Amino acid sequence: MMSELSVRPLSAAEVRGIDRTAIEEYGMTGLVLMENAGRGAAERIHRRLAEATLPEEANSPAALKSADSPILILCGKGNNAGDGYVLARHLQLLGHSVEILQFADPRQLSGDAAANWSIATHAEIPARIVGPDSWDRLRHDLATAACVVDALLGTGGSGPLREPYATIVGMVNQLSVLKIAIDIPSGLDCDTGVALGNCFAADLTLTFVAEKIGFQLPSSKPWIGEVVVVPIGVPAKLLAGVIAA
Ligand SMILES: NC(=O)C1=CN([C@@H]2O[C@H](COP(=O)(O)OP(=O)(O)OC[C@H]3O[C@@H](n4cnc5c(N)ncnc54)[C@H](O)[C@@H]3O)[C@@H](O)[C@H]2O)[C@@H](O)CC1
Ligand SMILES: [K+]
Repeated sequence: MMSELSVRPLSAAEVRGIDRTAIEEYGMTGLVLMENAGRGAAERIHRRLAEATLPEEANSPAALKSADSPILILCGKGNNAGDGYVLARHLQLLGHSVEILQFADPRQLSGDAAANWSIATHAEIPARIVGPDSWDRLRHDLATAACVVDALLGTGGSGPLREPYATIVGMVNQLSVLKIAIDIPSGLDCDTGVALGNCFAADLTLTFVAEKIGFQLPSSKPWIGEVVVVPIGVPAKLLAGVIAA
């Protein structure tokens, strides 16, 4: 029987190197990889929310939300946020109500993330820029969401979470809402598996290309939840050196 290629756990530098080679040597654009990442994540979130409405899970937090509760996608200013904008577009296509909560000034976005923000804006996908003046409303919205998706930081994160991310993540962690991290729970060092301060406590982490080496370590377990690897179309030849034994 055929089985999917399984890649060994990778460091942040390794996975970033693979992305870079796919773009610079193989001619895949970053936009294509980001589209595959966001779409793959959307399909898995769609599946997870559908499972949560099966009879045996009828009392799960996700199932108890009203049918029109939106999926809230927390976005920062890097390419992890770019995945979040693509995700929002595909979740809408799958029939979900979504809202992008933007915690960085969109004028700070660049490259593929800026392109996908522009697409989301043209597509009139619900989005709002959230500052400390609207945190009471934010707390209420997070508590009543169908699920909260963390697209604040990915492999470009370093050091303890800075504000406002640290406060937002602390706020989300206090809620019983379903929490899904995109690529890496924000605040976790994905090489050492250590959270240096506040860290998004995911129920599910949808990670791209391969598991990250820090996910293997016990210190990461409170933060990563279930981990699902989402392929983003990187060619098998490029993965040949990192295939799991
Ligand atoms: N083309 C690519 O390289 C692809 C990237 N992808 C996504 O892009 C991510 C990596 O994107 P980036 O390299 O832009 O990095 P991030 O999206 O992790 O964000 C980096 C930004 O966050 C800020 N930052 C770093 N540490 C911080 C901290 N502790 N507190 C607050 N802000 C902090 C930095 O100043 C920088 O502006 C991956 O994890 C993945 O989700 C995927 O879309 C696949 C393709
Ligand atoms: K993230």
